Amino acid sequence: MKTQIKFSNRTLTIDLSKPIDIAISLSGDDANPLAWYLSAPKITPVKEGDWIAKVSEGASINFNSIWFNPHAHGTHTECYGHISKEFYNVNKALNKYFFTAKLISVAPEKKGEDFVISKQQLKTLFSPGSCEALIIRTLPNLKSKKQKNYNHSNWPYLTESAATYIREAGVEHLLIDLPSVDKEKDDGLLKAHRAFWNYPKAPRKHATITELIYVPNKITDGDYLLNLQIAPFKNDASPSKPILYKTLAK
Ligand SMILES: N[C@@H](CC(=O)c1ccccc1NC=O)C(=O)O
Repeated sequence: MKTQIKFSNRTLTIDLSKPIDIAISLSGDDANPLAWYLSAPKITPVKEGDWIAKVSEGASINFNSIWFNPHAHGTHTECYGHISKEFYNVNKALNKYFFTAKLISVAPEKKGEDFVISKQQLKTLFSPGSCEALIIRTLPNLKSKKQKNYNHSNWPYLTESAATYIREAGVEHLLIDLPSVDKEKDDGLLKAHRAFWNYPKAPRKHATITELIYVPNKITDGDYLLNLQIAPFKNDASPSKPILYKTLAK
């Protein structure tokens, strides 16, 4: 099922029957990514006395309650409400769902004890004005990212100038396969988040950051159409399901 999309002076062709899911599914066990020192998510049947809401236990329905944290347990999209004094809701911030997107792969470079994604690296990989959404796949891209315990791992992060470059390049939606665009332990500085949202100077209220995605290795770098959907929680962040469609040459 192919369709053509007119975007400024270009016509993009996509095949809707070939979606590329870059979300990590969230399960009620240890088979999830884990960050921010929480325990694993739980998906458990409601219980009342001897009654267990599970068909295999004699109930007429399966009826589970879910406990999880969007930032800690899987693919999630957040708005500047993640770092603002005032409450701001990602379900309001994200009010369009299709974006031109560019997928890039980057091997973070060593900087002292850390590994960082620098402005210099990004400048060679995408140019300003080329996409509404930027998807960063960090290398190496091991499948174990889908179940990785990131606690105390000091994962790679974006430098402040890299995040500023992304903002100044006109990127409204940033997606990455790490638990945060910032350093794990940074004493609350969150420099890349602040630079990307331009917070507190002039917050970009519709800009979002999606973290803990996983882009399969067989997906090549290049141009895509992104469909970004979230669960409709009134919260700074929500679980999300980014889907890519390869844009085909006409
Ligand atoms: N790096 C911050 C902590 C932080 O960013 C954070 C802590 C708990 C839950 C989520 C966090 N950030 C998510 O983007 C710090 O070291 O203070």
